[in-house]
This record gives sequence, structure tokens and C-alpha cells, in this order.
Amino acid sequence: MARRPLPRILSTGSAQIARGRDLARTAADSATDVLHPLITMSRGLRRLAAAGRRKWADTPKDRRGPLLFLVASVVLVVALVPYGPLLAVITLMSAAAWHGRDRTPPAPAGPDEAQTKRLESLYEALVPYFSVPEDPAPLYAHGGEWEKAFPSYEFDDSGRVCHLSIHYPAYFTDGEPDARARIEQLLHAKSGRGREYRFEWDEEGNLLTVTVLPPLPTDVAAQRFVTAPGEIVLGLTDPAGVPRTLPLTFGEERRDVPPVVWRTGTRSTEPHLLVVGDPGSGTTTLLRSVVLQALQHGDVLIVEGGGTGEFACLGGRDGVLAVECGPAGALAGLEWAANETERRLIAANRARQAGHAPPEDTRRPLWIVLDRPTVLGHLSAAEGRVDPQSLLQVPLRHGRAAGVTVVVAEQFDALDSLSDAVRDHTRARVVLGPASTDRLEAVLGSPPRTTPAPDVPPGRGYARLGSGPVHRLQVPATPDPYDEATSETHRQAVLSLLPPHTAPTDAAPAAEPVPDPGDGAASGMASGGPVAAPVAVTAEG
Ligand SMILES: Nc1ncnc2c1ncn2[C@@H]1O[C@H](COP(=O)(O)OP(=O)(O)OP(=O)(O)O)[C@@H](O)[C@H]1O
Repeated sequence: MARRPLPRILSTGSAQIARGRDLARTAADSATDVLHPLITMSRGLRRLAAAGRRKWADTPKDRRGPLLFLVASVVLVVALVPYGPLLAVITLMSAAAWHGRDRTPPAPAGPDEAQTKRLESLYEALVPYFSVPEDPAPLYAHGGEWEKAFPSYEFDDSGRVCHLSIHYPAYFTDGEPDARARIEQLLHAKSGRGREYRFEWDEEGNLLTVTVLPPLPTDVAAQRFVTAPGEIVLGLTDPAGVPRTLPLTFGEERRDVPPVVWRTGTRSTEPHLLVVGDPGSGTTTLLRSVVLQALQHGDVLIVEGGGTGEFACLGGRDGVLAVECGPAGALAGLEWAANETERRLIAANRARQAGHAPPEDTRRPLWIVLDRPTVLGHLSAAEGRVDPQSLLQVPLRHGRAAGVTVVVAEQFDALDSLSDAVRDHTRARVVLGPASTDRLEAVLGSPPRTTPAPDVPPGRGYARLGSGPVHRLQVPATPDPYDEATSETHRQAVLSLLPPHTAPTDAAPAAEPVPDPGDGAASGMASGGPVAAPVAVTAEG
């Protein structure tokens, strides 16, 4: 069958639209040129009127009468003098033209002397990397023109480069990570250490863009985030990295900030999280923040290997199944969680086969949160018990389908002791604290596009969800409210997020939960869940 030609409107439409747009732009430019004096004068009249209004407002009330009289007299005299009104109009228009002139100072023509020196020094430093002797017209040569190599640049108030575009020759091996790393290190050192840089390589355009990143805000306190069920805010990041923002309160202020949101649940592609850091980097704080968010819609079992009672504030609260601090309690709790995962799977499977919706008691999300499980593994081995991590296999492998999420925090030096199941199934990753690029790559699977900063506040690091990009991260301050060093503002912020204490089911009075550093007895337990939660853990201790 012969193909019918496109209607004319479709084939020539875009050309006509483009021509029309050009005509409109030319007409607008000409009109602006012709009307320029008028625009200037009307702007001047507006400014004069505003000045008059200000003067009138500033004049004390008792002097307004004489002032009005003076103005009226001047108007009368001008009106009576020959050619007075004409002269007055000419004077007024001249004054308006003078006041309405464009007063924006002309942009500086180029960099000043010190800035030029910096750019020259950067250019010279790049010459050995971006030139080869065979190049007949090298873009980079000693004593060459840096203006051609750096099409755009910006300086901060301290006179250091904060943005730079760099053209490089097409033969530079920008696809090789080592070659890139050499250039990035050099630029980092020459542009000023102690700041974080982002390097964007445009391989098609042979253009490298270097941007200095402002520090992420550290004044974000724990608070309720506006998120959907199953979404967990890990922290804040750069605006360029994520598609959405969250309205957050900073004391009295409210600001929209870009968050790193981790989606959990049955549709999540990264159903479990691993957090790694050095001591004091803020891993426990991140876990506390995750637990407070998880408790909004689910039940949480907490296993604390550090034994410092940093989750004591959560003991005995609604939704907190147990806070376990020792090997015996941890093993009992994790065994229960593994059985519960299997039970949920079987129940959901049976319901599916019968053509029913999954039963109600399999739908409430269950969270298993472990802080430093390798310590418990060590203690368990000493007592001749199994490693608690071995009980995580089922929740890690089948948790996604059963609504069970596992969160593990561990220190760098114990990473080797993490089980294969933990390493294979935790596809959401966070690294906190100062870490070299190699360490970051080892945990996140990809280096960040930014240079790691040498000094970072607690809670600062990087996050990567699955195979997505590496984001800079600042965790909201969620300290232990029972810690004496915690400020009153932060204590109140965390306390306000805690669920209410679980109503006692027997006559025993509700006691304030105290972590038991001894044999692993549960420090605070409650049956907040719809199924037989590890109350047995409590009884067995
Ligand atoms: N995001 C944060 N914002 C502000 N302060 C934080 C943040 N994260 C942690 N801190 C502070 O840093 C200190 C250490 O935090 P945290 O206990 O969470 O670290 P950690 O990595 O678990 O180390 P450790 O295992 O030694 O306890 C605490 O005083 C805590 O209040």
C-alpha cells in the first residue's frame, strides 16, 4: 500500500513556528529600543513619586501644613510665570530621565589579578595531563592561553575557585577511572583542600565541570517527615541529586530540603539496609531515626550488640516488640522473627491459593534492627551458642515478600565478620564518618562523584540505594534522650516522636525500662504486634 504523505501542517509546522518565534523576538527587541527613553522616564517618575511619598511620611505631622503651603505657592508661581508650566514639565522630565537611568553596575570584565594567577596556575598544572608532543595545536601548553581552556569560572568571597568548566583534548582517556582520579586529585589540591568538590565529566563534549559543594545543613532535628507509609528518610542531601523536597522545620523556620528517601516493603528493590561507620560517626543515631519512622506503621524488634543501652528510650513502647542487649535474648528474638517471616509467607501463600487477600496479621510491617551484630556473634561463640546472624538468613532472603525489613549497623573494622547473607541482601547502603574513596567504594559499590571531606560532623556520609547514584547524606540529629549530654531541644524532639508506653496486660506495674547488660535479658518488651510477639523472650530472658 502506498504511504500517504504527512499533512503539510505537520511537516512544515515546526519551521513556521520557529520563524514566527524569531519574528516576534526581533519585533520585541526593536520595540524595546524605540521605547527605551519612555521606559527610562516612567521608571524615573516612579522613583521620584516614591521619594516624594517617603519624604511626606518622614515629615512630622506639625510640619506638613507649612510644607503643603510651600508646595502650593511654588505651583502657583510656576503657573503664573510666562512659559512656567512648559519649563516645569521639561525640568520634571529631565529629572525623571536622570533618576530612571539604569544603575546596575557593569559586570567586571574578567578576573582580577589574583584570580588570573589562580587560573593560570591551574592551567599550568593541567598541561602535563592534557597534552602530548604529537598534538600540532595543543589546547594545553606551558605559557599557553588559559582563556580557551576554561570557558567559565566563578570565585567565592575568599577568592578561591568555586566553579570551573574545563575543556580538555579529545584524546584524554576520560573513560579510565585512574586517569579521571589523577585530574580530580590535582584540581582538588590546587583549588583548595578542606572543601567538597563535585566533578562532572561530559565525555561527548570533552568538558569537565568542577563545582564546590556547600556543606549540608547540620541543624536538622528529629521530626515527623511528610512521607508515605514504607518511606524512610535517611537524611538530607544536595538538591541536584534527588527529584523531590520535604518541608522541614529548623527551629522556628520552615525550609524545603532534598531528602534521601528509602522505599521499603513488598515493592522495594532495596528491601534491607546496611549502615557502616567508625565509632562515633552516628550509626546508632541513624538506626534510632529509622526506628522512630518505622514505628509509625509497623512493629520493631531491636537487637543491640554494643550493650550501651542507646535504645532504652524505646523499651516498653507501643510497637516495640523487644529491645535485646545480650546473646540469649537476641537469639530468642531473632529465632522468633525468622519463624514469623516463615509464618507470614505460608499464610500469604495459602490465602493467594484460595483467591483471598493476604490475611490481616501478615500485613503490618515487621522491622528487625541490629546494632553491631558482630559483637553479639563474638559473645555467642564464647558461650557456645550459634551466631545471631545465622538467624537473619530467612528474614533477609524472604523478608521482602513477607513485609519484614532488616536494618544492620556495623563498624568498618568488623565488616569482614558480617555474614554473606547480610552482605548480599542489604542493597540499601549508608557510610557515615570520614572514609577514603576506596572504603566508600568497597561498601557502596561505586565511588561518590564528590571528594570526601577530611573533617565531617557526626551523621555525615554517603548513601546509595541499589545501583542508583551515591548521594551525600546528613542524618537528622536523633540523639538518645536519656543521654545527659543531649540538649533539651533535641531531647524534646525525640521524646515527642516516641510512641506511648504499652498498656500493661497484667497487674504488674509498668517499670521504666532499663537495659540489662548481663545475660541479654530483654530491657523493654511489649506485644505491640498482631501476632504472638516475643513476649516469650521476656519470660525466658
Ligand atoms: N546526625 C547527627 N547529628 C548530630 N549529632 C549526631 C548525629 N549523629 C550522631 N551524633 C552525635 O554523635 C555522637 C555519636 O553518635 P552515635 O552514638 O550515634 O555514634 P555511633 O556510630 O553509634 O558510635 P558508637 O558505636 O561509638 O556509639 C553522639 O553524641 C550523637 O549525639
